[in-house]
Amino acid sequence: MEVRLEKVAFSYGKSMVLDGISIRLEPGNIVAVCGPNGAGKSTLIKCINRILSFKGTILISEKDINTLKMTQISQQVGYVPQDNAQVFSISVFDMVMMGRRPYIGWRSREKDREKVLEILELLGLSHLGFRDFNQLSGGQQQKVIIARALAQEPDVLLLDEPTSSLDLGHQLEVMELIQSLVAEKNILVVMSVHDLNLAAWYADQIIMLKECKVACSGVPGDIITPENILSIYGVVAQVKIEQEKPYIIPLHKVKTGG
Ligand SMILES: Nc1ncnc2c1ncn2[C@@H]1O[C@H](COP(=O)(O)OP(=O)(O)OP(=O)(O)O)[C@@H](O)[C@H]1O
Repeated sequence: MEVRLEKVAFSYGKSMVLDGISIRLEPGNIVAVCGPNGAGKSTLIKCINRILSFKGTILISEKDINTLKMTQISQQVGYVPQDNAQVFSISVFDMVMMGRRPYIGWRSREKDREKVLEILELLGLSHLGFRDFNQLSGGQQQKVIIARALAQEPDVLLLDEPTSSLDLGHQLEVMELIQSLVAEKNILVVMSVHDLNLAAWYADQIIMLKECKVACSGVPGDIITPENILSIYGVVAQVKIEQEKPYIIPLHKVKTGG
């Protein structure tokens, strides 16, 4: 499903975070949203599934999301938040079952239970099915939340820093899983990410946010350049090409002020 943002703007009170964002995101792509701390990456992601009420228009497959019911949005858009804080006791199985909510009434069907088991297996989480979510490590919790989003069978998957609490091995495992889902099901993945090398390696499109606007957007080879890294992050970096993908070696931060 294609997602299109037209002149999207958002402010927290008087503080403008997004200003006139117009971008087109195509199905079958992994789109990385990058930019400095506070640039508005999480805010942009929260607008796409209407957690936040924005100005402007967001179209999912040509439908204005402001005209859709929340259940309709949940059947199309899965969301993995940055913070997985949980207060009540819940098993991993039930947590992933929550992803089936847009499809079920007050009780789950055999089909839903099978779907949850299939996803737990896919993410290598079956052995944790009966464990309390709150007692898992940060990385395990992150995988469970990704499993919950996949249980929604979304056409658009929004991931807010999906690999931030994962070790190197689990980062690769999750990113490869996401890559294979995109290829198999032609879904659109939009993820905010700080690691530019990870973005360059896995993303088809990188959107750089800075000062409420899209600073630049395009394929990694066009976006990950020393000039862009300097102007967006204030960092002098070398960019090398490895297996046709750019990777950056940050050298030093440019000193600001007197
Ligand atoms: N609930 C909130 N109330 C007020 N301001 C907020 C709120 N959430 C975020 N902000 C502010 O909005 C701006 C954008 O925040 P956002 O979390 O979208 O940025 P980000 O690019 O995801 O940042 P980071 O890379 O640090 O996670 C920041 O200045 C932040 O302080």
